[in-house]
Amino acid sequence: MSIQVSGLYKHFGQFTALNNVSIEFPSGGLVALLGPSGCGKTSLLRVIAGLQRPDAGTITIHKRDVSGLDIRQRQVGFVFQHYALFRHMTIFENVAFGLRAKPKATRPDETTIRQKVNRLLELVQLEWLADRYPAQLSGGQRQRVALARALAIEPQVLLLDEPFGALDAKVRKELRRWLRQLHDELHITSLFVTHDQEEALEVADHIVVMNKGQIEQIGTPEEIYHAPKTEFVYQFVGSSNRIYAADRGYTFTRNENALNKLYCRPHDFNVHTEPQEHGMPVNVVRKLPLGNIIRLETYSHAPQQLVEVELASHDPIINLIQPADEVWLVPKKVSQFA
Ligand SMILES: Nc1ncnc2c1ncn2[C@@H]1O[C@H](COP(=O)(O)OP(=O)(O)OP(=O)(O)O)[C@@H](O)[C@H]1O
Repeated sequence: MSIQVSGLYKHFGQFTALNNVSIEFPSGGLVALLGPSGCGKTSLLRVIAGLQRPDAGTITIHKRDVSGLDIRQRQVGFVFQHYALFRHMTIFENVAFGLRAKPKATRPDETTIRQKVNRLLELVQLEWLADRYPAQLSGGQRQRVALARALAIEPQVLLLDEPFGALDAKVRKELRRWLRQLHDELHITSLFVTHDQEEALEVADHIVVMNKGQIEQIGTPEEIYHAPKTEFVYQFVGSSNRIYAADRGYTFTRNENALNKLYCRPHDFNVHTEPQEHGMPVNVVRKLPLGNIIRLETYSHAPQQLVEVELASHDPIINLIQPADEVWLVPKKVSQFA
């Protein structure tokens, strides 16, 4: 079921949260809405869900204009950051809730509800917890129940708002992998909001990068990372250093308006311990071992500006570099934006 939004505007007083957003989300995809805090990700998701009315624009779910419909009629499954499970109901009853709440004419009978809920609990691997209450579950387990509950109504689309935001790093990682697998099994068109670039790159098959209520770029994780179309996308997804082309090689400057502004990723420098004709001299301040990479925090001379450099931890040059040393950086690859 593809989702198409066209000419969406959403204002809060003077503030424009969505500024003429038009986009089509592919059928069966798992798409991440990525962007900094306040860029409008949640607003877009809520407008698609029918939880919020746009000031202008249309929303079509599988060729059906749902703009005037309320959330129930849109058949969307919604999962929030804070698992809003019913505390007084067992896990089984939480998942069954959406089915029991259906109008009588479309409500399944009790046997069908039981079968369906058991199947969903199996899918999220929690059937053994069916009789417990939410308070007796871990955060990750509760979030899986929230997902099973959203899936119970057989949604046309699944919308997830920072679904793993409240969980610790390890559980988040597990659940990401698990969401990807679940999606590969069910193929429900799914959108999830995240401000975590790693999460978007790891889980999504397409990423929509948003900034100030508008869409900056849509693409596969590879396209977003390796072929960013704007300066904003380059800086937001992945680490970057800003450098400037000088007459001879490159240099650093604080001048925001300098011409020939370029960007270089930390792993895209060659590091030399001897002066290089087109190299930039910097001083090493720190050498941080980060597993399979070593990060060098270095500072350019004048003006002083932090430049991050990453080398493979097995690179032999590592042993020749100590804090306070002067080294010369030669960019291997730079990016420039109009
Ligand atoms: N009900 C509201 N009343 C007033 N302003 C709002 C309301 N909801 C959202 N906003 C504003 O609209 C902007 C976009 O909010 P939104 O929640 O869509 O951002 P977001 O990208 O999801 O951010 P975050 O990652 O912090 O959740 C923000 O600046 C926010 O302050």
